[in-house]
Amino acid sequence: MAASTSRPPMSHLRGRTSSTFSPSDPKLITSIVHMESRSLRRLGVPVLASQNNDQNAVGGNNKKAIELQRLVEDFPFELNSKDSNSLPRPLSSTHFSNSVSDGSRLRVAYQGVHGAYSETAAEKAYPNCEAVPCEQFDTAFQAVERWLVERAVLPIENSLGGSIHRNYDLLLRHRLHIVGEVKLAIRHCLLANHGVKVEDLKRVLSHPQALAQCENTLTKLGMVREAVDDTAGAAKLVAFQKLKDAGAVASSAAGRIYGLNILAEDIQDDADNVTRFLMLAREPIIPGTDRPFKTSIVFSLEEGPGMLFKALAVFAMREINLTKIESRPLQKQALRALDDSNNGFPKYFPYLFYVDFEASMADQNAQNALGHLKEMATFLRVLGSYPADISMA
Ligand SMILES: O=C(O)C(=O)Cc1ccccc1
Repeated sequence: MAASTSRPPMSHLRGRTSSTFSPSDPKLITSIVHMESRSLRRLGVPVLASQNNDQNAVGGNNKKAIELQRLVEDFPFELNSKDSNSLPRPLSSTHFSNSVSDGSRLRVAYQGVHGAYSETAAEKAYPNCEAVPCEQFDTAFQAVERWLVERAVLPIENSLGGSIHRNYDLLLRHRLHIVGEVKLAIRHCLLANHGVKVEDLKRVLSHPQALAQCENTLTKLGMVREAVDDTAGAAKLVAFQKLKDAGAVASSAAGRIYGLNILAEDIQDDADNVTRFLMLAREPIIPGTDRPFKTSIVFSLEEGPGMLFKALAVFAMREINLTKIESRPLQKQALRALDDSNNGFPKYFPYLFYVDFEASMADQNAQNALGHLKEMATFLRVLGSYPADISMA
């Protein structure tokens, strides 16, 4: 794993509810002032003069920092720039490059702490990136939306556990675009403090997906499962609290980072345990036809016999292969999801279907299929068209 920052995870971006940072935490306020002012300048929005002065921002000028935050909140980046040169441009075919245009390392937000699988996925997609830990997925999404980072990485499905439903819902609730995917082989270890034996363990901590992927092993060992936010966070907790009765399910890298002993390796129920992660950005990439592309969409349909059958037929009749279909019930937050064409009014729909298919939006065949689907869909959004990860994970 590439060297990573040891900064604490980004917490709630507005600093209101964080256990890691509080509103009076100078580090958080300074970093938001600096990064967001850069974003504001790019957009031609005037920024407060004092923000270039660390001491001012940190010492006596929290008020100004907060004012600037309000300014950012009042100026959503999509809506406020009239100058076309300062508008964000679609990412080009260099979207998988590891640096931003000013030469600095690409910042990629992930949920978890140093050593999480999502961090490894970020580094696989963007070698030499600066992986930025976040406490929650929502924070990672917001970090992209507020120009603090360029990408977010999101685990979306696993070969053993299936879809990560909450993350499908997040895709809809936010307006980010899928610009890439990465498949990662997941090999879980049972970790514990030095001197602790398997027989000493009464409980095991990990991310719920990891616990589910090791169901058989953990049942055989008779351990109580305790869910935490991420696998590496579990390892960190076991190590920092010097727990003797609890182990963690996490990667061997997390074991190394937090100085834990590996009691058992490859404890997942199936050797072929692969997680698919999505890379998200503020703007879509320009789809190509030079390599295999995938497109992800979400849509809803009127109720009626055979509606889903008819919807999926638009792909079958054009020989377009589907790689994934997921249905999600309507949630209250989803009521807020906006159709691209409805001028900002909420649209109501009962069920959502998420479909991935093997084609690029640059492909006329795919455009025809979506044109056809639109005729029968009550809502349709393209989440992204991006190069397929055809590596062996
Ligand atoms: O907790 C982590 O390390 C994650 O990145 C989420 C996760 C958990 C289990 C398998 C793959 C990803």
